[in-house]
Amino acid sequence: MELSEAKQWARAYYRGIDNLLLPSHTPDFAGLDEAGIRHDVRQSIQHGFMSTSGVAPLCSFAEYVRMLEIACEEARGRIFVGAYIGEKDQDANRKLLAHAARAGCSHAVLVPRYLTPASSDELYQWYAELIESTSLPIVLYAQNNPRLKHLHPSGIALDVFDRLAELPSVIAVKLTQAINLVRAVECARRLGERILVGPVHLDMMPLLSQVCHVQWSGQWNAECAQSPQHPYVVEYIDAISRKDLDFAEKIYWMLEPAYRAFFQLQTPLLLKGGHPWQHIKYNQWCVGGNGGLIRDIGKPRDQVPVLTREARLSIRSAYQSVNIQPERDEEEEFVVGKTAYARGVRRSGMAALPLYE
Ligand SMILES: N[C@@H](CC=O)C(=O)O
Repeated sequence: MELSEAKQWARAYYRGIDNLLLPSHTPDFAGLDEAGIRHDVRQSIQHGFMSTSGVAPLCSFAEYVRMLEIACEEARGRIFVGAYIGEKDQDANRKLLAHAARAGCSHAVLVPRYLTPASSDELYQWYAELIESTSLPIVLYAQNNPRLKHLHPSGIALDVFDRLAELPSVIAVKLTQAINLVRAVECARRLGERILVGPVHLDMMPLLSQVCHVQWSGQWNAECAQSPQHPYVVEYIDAISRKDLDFAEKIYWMLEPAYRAFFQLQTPLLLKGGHPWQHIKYNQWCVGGNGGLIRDIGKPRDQVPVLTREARLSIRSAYQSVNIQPERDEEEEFVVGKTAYARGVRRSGMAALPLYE
């Protein structure tokens, strides 16, 4: 099969781990802490990740555009930067795609977060309009989307992805950590020859790699089970892509306790449409990331939980269980963010301590 230029580019270079770039904020939470964001981009490079993807739902539109610009400036071609496109309005999505391309992003992830389409055709149209409007390579997201359950009980409209995979700029599909195994195999079987299949759930990779070639995983908090000194997740996906299952299995059992702890925290939240954002920030900080509290975006606590002392201790012990010594227990540095702390900002100067107890 003749693959498009973008698909060939992806096969050659889109290999490895794509992590999450979360915003860092000023102490009054009114703006972005650019130094903190730059730190996290450099830290993703230290981890050996191939790409870092900006998390949009935690920022305003203007902040998100700026975050992508900062990330691309700091990346300077050393790591790919992905943009997440999922606004309510298609005009806003087109604008965001244009900003992302101008900033120097390598790809965009399209997520119809607000659309309840009457049919598969309407959903296809939503994607097609955006794909036609940009030259950026496109990543699809196979998530358990409650708004699509009338199209398929899994919430993953594979028939639509099947059509989209034919388009030259569609390069990959992310399989959510919470995906049903049968649906994951269907995605691998039906899409895997044309676009790259990127599972987040590490347990599924050995099996899926028997169905199609697996060479990337993203966008997720891969820092939950590795550090720059112990890049287990990076080594695991590398072994999977080389089809060296003996080595992959060996690495898997080295990272498994920490991965399982994160899986057990995150998966029930994903199924409700949430994410443990503050926990992810803490995870990243424990292995050298900037940290700094993210804003409370007003989601119910059973979707975006509070980071408690107990949760912090269990994250620290998850790292210890895989032989990683987490960052010194300096909670104040985590709360304000590493770069702000170095500039003299302290907890007493923060306007609030959202999602933190
Ligand atoms: N959104 C991701 C997880 C991010 O940490 C997923 O669907 O698995």
